[in-house]
Amino acid sequence: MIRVLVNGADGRMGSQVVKAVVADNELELVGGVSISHIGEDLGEIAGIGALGLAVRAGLGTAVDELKPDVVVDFTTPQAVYGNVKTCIAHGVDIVVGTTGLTEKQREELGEEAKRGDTSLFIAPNFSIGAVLLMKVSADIAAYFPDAEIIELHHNNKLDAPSGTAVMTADKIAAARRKAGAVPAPDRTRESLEGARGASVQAVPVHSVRLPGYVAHQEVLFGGYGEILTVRHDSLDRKSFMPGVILAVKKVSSRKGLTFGLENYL
Ligand SMILES: NC(=O)c1ccc[n+]([C@@H]2O[C@H](COP(=O)([O-])OP(=O)(O)OC[C@H]3O[C@@H](n4cnc5c(N)ncnc54)[C@H](O)[C@@H]3O)[C@@H](O)[C@H]2O)c1
Ligand SMILES: O=C(O)C1=N[C@H](C(=O)O)CCC1
Repeated sequence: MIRVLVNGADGRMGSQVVKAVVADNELELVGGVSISHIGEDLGEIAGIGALGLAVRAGLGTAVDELKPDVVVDFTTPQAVYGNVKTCIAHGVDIVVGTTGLTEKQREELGEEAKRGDTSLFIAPNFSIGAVLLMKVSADIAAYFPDAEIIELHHNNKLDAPSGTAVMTADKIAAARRKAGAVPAPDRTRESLEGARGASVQAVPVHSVRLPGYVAHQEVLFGGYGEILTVRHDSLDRKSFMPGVILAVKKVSSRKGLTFGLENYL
């Protein structure tokens, strides 16, 4: 059995992870940590009835006392860097779904994990459909280097652009370089700053935040008299759970940083 601790256990994602871990007979849920709902029953918060596990405050103490094999982190862009450091310092492997880490922070944490002989897995998107969208986007970019990304998320999302959009833009840029495919120069001059979105590796990214959305992304490729659009929609946070469970089971197989769910598929 793999002993799992969920950090951010009362959140939109964390509470789904609690349910998914409880439902898997190779995993044992040992506890949940949050900054609110302290002392309340973890199962009640996740909507599956009492589990007899109280939500804890403080990741370091919880790790010391509950001795998980793996911590799953779905917290906030502000907290995630410190949470990963805490896990590495305690020698615990960690699966990170929280977005907002910069590339530099990710690399730093990867080095620290390697030095600490721990395993760190980070994925900006755990849904299989989103991983496939990124893969086909990289394939298409070799032939259609002119691309723009529209990502659409719920209005409670704290970061923009989304981690998925940044990863997609990185993959498009790498595919362009490999194929020697150069996008047309953007001659538009903005009369209002931001009108052309944010440029991520020269790929414009447009972030929409509205109630009603969960997590969605379109990648638009422009060609000679044609447009190719790929779109993925996560309509329910359950879409992330098979990927999270897979990562929990695989994370300890490789020390240091692994970035992206495609590494486990
Ligand atoms: N990788 C993916 O597939 C994926 C999918 C969905 C969301 N996300 C990301 O996951 C993160 C969480 O999203 P959400 O919608 O569940 O947010 P949320 O606000 O619903 O949940 C976050 C939870 O973390 C708790 N928290 C905040 N700071 C904490 C800390 N220092 N220690 C412990 N707990 C803390 C909060 O109490 C809250 O309950 C975001 O960064 C989001 O972008 C990633
Ligand atoms: O709900 C969110 O927040 C999500 N964030 C991820 C991102 O930033 O890419 C993707 C899944 C949902």
